[in-house]
Amino acid sequence: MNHQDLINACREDWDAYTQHAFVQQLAQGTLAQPSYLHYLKQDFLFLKQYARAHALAIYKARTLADMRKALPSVHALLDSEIGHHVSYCGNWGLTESDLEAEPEDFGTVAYTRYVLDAGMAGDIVDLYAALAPCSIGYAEIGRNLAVAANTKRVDNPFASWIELYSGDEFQQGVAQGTAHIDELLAEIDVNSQRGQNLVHVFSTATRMEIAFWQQGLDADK
Ligand SMILES: Cc1ncc(CO)c(N)n1
Repeated sequence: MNHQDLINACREDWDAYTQHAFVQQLAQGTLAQPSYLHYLKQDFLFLKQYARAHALAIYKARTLADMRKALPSVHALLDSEIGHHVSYCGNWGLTESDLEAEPEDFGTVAYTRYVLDAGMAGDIVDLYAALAPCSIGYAEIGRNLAVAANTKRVDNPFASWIELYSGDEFQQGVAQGTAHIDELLAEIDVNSQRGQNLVHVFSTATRMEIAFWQQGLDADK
């Protein structure tokens, strides 16, 4: 199996995630500011836990080659991606330590601890099945928004988000990560018990992504 089998096995949820109203409003520049602010603060907290989960991949790796492949994402998360969120939140007068002191919303706790638990209880493949919807999904969304006819490119307050996730650094990082996941999945049959367990983990994380967008939209109610 490969990552495409994981996506195909939860196609409806996958589309609900990658084409969520939050994403469309962000692309069109119409997303309410409280929604974006809440999302970005929660995503900062998400990324902190997500960096821990990538560090766990190094711990769970059995070979040096797998350990090395897990390292660049830890680096990219701690520098570029979290860096973007901190600097954007700086426009609202929030510092990194303000962000670290924000309370985690329920969806943030649920998603991040689910991923960490899948990895701690399982092996590196279980961990990557839980991590994959994040990276592969955001890369797909970034590519879609970069070419979509109805993306607002001029004076869109969320342009930096689109640039981050459609940009070369993120796209290349995800392409490398996805190739690694595919290598690890290659020896597993999607219809085996093991394959179905991985599908379950991947689709649960995908549902958590939908809830994460919704958590942002709901902050404007
Ligand atoms: C919730 C979520 N999923 C995926 C990504 C991409 O890393 C992110 N920043 N946040």
